[in-house]
Amino acid sequence: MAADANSKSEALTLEKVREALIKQEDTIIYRLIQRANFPLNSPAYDEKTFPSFSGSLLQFVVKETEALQSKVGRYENPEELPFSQESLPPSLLPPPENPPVLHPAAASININGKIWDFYFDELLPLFAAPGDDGSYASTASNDLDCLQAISKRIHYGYYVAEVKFKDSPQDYEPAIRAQDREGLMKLLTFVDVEEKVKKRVEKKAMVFGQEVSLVDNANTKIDQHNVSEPYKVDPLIVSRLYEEWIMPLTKLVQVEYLLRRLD
Ligand SMILES: C=C(O[C@@H]1C=C(C(=O)O)C=C[C@H]1O)C(=O)O
Repeated sequence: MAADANSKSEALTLEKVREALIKQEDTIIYRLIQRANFPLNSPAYDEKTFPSFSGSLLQFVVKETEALQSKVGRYENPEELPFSQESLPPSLLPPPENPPVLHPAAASININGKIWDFYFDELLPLFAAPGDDGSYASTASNDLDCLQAISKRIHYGYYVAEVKFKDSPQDYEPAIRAQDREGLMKLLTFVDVEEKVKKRVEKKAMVFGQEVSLVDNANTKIDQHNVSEPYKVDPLIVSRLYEEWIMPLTKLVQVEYLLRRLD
């Protein structure tokens, strides 16, 4: 869990950070499945549909939910970043006792704007069916759940970068001093790990997204390319989400963090 990673500096290893990322895959996929229970429901995103809110219903849900979460300390975790543009109330809890693991530069890296844009502009239309069933409140809170899980996964790149740096500062320091983005990107990229991630999330989407039947052989042959495939979210969209957005943006967070690591 995030708070654990941030509290046990000595125990932070690449293996543990990767284990945390693997657990987060489950959360992301389940949240996509939840959102896919509803059609697109575009009035939730329209600033004019509900004059009682100053923006869209979605923006209202995001702002109010995050305000509550902020009061109970959610954003004290470095990898939890709010989406609301407005300032949020402070945490009512005492500050965390553990010494921070991350370089303070982490606090200046926030790519939630990019995450918001790809989620609504590109990803959502791929997995939410067209249509409107009027369930705008559920739709908006499911969107926020998806955004938060994806954002946490991507900003977990802080820990990945920190642990990679600590494991071999001699490799990273010259590229950091030269502010060499490309060099850093090469150093922190593991193509074999990325291939495994893509295959694993596709498989998880097949397993988690099946209709469970009590009748034997009811959904025996599962063919991912079959038109009438039974998955709740297309597994190929999940692997594409990782390939096109989650992994490149996690690496962007890592590069941005490393560029500032010696400041
Ligand atoms: C996260 C890591 O860094 C990079 C990004 C990956 C990802 O986002 O899953 C996977 C492999 C690396 O290319 C890692 O090494 O585990």
